[in-house]
Amino acid sequence: MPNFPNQIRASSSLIRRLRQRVANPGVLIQTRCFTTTEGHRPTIVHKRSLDILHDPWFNKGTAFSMTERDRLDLRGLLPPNVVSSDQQIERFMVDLKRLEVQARDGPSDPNALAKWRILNRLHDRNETMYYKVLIANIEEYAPIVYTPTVGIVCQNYSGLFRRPRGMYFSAEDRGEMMSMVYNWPADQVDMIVVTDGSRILGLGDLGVQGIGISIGKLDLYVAAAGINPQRVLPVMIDVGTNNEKLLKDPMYLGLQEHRLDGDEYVAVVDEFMEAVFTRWPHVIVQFEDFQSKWAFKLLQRYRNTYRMFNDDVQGTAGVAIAGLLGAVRAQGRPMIDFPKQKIVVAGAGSAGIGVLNAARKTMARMLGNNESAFDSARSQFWVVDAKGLITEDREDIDPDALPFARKVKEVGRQGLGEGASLAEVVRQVKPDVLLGLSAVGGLFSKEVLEAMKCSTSTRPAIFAMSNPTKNAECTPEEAFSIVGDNIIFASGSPFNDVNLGNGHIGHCNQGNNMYLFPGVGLGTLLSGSSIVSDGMLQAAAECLAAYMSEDDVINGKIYPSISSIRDITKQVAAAVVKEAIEEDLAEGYREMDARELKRLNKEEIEEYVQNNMWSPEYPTLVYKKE
Ligand SMILES: NC(=O)c1ccc[n+]([C@@H]2O[C@H](COP(=O)([O-])OP(=O)(O)OC[C@H]3O[C@@H](n4cnc5c(N)ncnc54)[C@H](O)[C@@H]3O)[C@@H](O)[C@H]2O)c1
Ligand SMILES: O=C(O)C[C@H](O)C(=O)O
Ligand SMILES: [Mg+2]
Repeated sequence: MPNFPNQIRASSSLIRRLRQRVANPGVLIQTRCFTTTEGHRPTIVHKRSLDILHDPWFNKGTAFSMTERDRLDLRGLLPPNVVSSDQQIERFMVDLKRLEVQARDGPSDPNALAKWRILNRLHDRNETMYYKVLIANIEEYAPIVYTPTVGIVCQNYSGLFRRPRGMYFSAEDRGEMMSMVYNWPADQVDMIVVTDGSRILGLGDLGVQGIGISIGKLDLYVAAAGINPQRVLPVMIDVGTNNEKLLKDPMYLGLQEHRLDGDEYVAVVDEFMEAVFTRWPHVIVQFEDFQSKWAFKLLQRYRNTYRMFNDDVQGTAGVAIAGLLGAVRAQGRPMIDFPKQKIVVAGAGSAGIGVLNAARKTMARMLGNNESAFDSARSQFWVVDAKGLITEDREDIDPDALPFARKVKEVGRQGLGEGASLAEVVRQVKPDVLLGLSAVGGLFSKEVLEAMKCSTSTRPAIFAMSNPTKNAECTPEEAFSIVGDNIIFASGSPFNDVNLGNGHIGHCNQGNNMYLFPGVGLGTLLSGSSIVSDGMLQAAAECLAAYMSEDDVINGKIYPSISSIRDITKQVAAAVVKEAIEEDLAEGYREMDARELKRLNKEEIEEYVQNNMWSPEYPTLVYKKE
């Protein structure tokens, strides 16, 4: 709340009238302390930037005009679409009415959104308290601030929008980004999560509404990795949307034009990267939920020059590798048997291809780490996308999928051909693992799961990794009831364990990149490495794989419980720091310089990480004049 001058604090009716005046600057107010003036005199404010947005007296939210946004250093702190106050009220009312409908007969968990609103309001009021609540109840509230509820939040963003959080760089800001980045009030930013909203979870193109995913990921950076909340920055790059519904929606807050493409698109992202690294040279940028077409290209473009990584490609790969190795151990076999696993992957997008590349490299390393090992490892994978089994016969094959296209002759011997259906592939291959990153809810149908019953594995593994909940390829109930009690099951979104009867529980693991990205970011930050190397990502995955005990994996638990995410993240970060030191990439962080880092042993690295994790405790505040 603003500090009211004394004479104003005395009179609540005056405050009411003043509020009216802020809402309608043209309306005259008669007071003892404010003399009557002509209608269009401007209101003098002594603040700018976020201070205005956080001040209920002066805030107009999305109704600030572009000239006002420039005058008050607000550019980038609001979604790009300027709306009228009538439109603002209409948007608010639509949302209010929707809440009533949802409370009656709404989505599967109507309480989830209500809980999100309450937590979000706390986040806006008091960050320390918000993170204290989140960390203490992470198992209960991660599904609210993160997957799956964050998906509903993004879908309903126009209605839920109250206070902005983060920055928006739009196609309209070309040429301005280098200066507008200074509108952000923090002099130090450690972590940025950026999205262009083109593929939010499995929900498709949500345009500017995708900012929710950057916010949700950064909540985990604070809660799990202990990154200081004052040093995180959620970012939305708004280059338009190809979602026809949003293009026509009068409530939509983003640019209502089709997405930029080609060089124009790259120029916007280039300008953004240059701007943020100019102001914060040591920041780490996590790319999130970019459509696969751009996910790979941007990763290749920036990964050797900037401290950045793509969570969907690289984070998911590490989590999947850890789970796949866990599934081998759960069969009672050593991890080194991994290269013998037959793996069917449904989905060849940014996540699927990321997993395939990493799994192939892991197998190759186990087989001798040479070219022939790398070549032979590819025969362990069958990849099915929207057009069916991918073979070398596929026309216009995506270059990223090409290394996994099966030879026609070879699959012909298995009775399969180009475009064979998933059920057919599973029936013929009898895989050890069926892994879904397709974004198609229910893709592992009864027919597909029936086919999995013929798996040659002693303990088949089913990974239904697509998000959010409705997009999961199958539920754990379906998997356990059709394929059998003995399977290993993991899903991207959280599900409850399954009661198998006779006192037995079918364990539902959450195979989500949340177990990796916070540690990768924290480890990169504390090592001071100027890039995120393959070795650092591999070290993170191996650390997660080793986290589970032999007893756990035999009992079907291949991923830890989210209640221990802070501890896992600490260990993953320590593994990343250690690898960066070994690769001679570590340049140090603050008073810990490169030479001192090199002297640390494993335990000391863990301690160093632990000591640099922020905890939600109130600091003592002291007032000092500027
Ligand atoms: N669990 C996790 O940690 C995690 C991480 C990243 C992504 N994901 C999820 O994975 C999903 C895919 O993400 P992406 O970035 O790869 O998306 P994407 O759009 O790039 O790729 C989707 C792929 O699925 C294929 N597909 C579509 N219909 C299919 C069908 N009927 N059968 C087989 N394949 C089909 C498409 O052809 C495409 O190759 C999303 O739901 C996302 O939420 C989960
Ligand atoms: O956001 C998640 O829950 C995981 C992943 O990054 C996804 O895109 O689905
Ligand atoms: Mg993602």
